[in-house]
Amino acid sequence: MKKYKRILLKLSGESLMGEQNYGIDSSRLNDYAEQIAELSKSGIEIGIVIGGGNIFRGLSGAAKGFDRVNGDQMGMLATTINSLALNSALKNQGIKSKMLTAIRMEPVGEYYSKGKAVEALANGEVVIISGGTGNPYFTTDTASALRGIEIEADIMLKGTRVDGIYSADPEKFPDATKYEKISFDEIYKKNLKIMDLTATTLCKENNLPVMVFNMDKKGNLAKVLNGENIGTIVYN
Ligand SMILES: Nc1ncnc2c1ncn2[C@@H]1O[C@H](COP(=O)(O)OP(=O)(O)O)[C@@H](O)[C@H]1O
Ligand SMILES: O=c1ccn([C@@H]2O[C@H](COP(=O)(O)OP(=O)(O)O)[C@@H](O)[C@H]2O)c(=O)[nH]1
Repeated sequence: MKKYKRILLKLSGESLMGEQNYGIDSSRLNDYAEQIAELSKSGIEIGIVIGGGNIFRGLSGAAKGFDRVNGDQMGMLATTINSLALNSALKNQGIKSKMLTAIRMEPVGEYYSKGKAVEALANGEVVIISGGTGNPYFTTDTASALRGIEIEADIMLKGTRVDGIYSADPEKFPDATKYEKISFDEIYKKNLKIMDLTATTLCKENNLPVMVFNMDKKGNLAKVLNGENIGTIVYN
């Protein structure tokens, strides 16, 4: 018996780079697709939101003189590129998947609606919801929280390159200590930067628990679904 029936999985765009400095590393992509395929075959309903940081981030664009809104639109298109890559990798694994877009761009993918997403999930398809929220000034963590709430997921799984939430950014402070669980309120109080405040608040106000875990270790996704706390769980 798996711990959750329907999940929203957030994948980091930056992690898709693997060992490269830019773009999509096909071995990392295939590793993600294999892990997702295994879960899908076991009957878990999976919605996915992917970031775009391996290709373009609006904020870094703005720092170089791009108009922020244009830069964010470039970032949202970057998430669509990553989503297409994952869609294709999942099909190679023999998995039925559907790509939806938050910005209208048929025939790349169908325009997102909750109804389409939920119907496809019920049909056993993995649903990739691309294009972030469709709006500038948001992040894919926020898109992931929003879609997770809309599709009534049991949990948002934030798969990233660190193995949980620490007392400080573990990439900058190696002495930081890891939490097994932490409340949304403590995240605000301690000013922890694992997700932006908009995403954190959406999850808190709508009671969507979050688990942060390292997606880059093979088999970790299955462990989370088997109820192992290998990361940090965030609760109300
Ligand atoms: N308190 C914290 N605990 C864990 N990770 C943190 C914390 N503060 C900042 N981070 C950073 O958050 C990153 C994970 O978030 P993610 O959204 O996947 O990354 P990015 O924003 O680079 O795409 C980690 O790589 C880590 O450096
Ligand atoms: O709803 C959204 C989601 C994303 N973005 C843009 O898309 C970029 C890539 O997303 P993000 O940085 O969240 O990706 P990740 O950090 O997961 O790779 C962001 O920098 C924003 O510019 C946006 O404008 N609106």
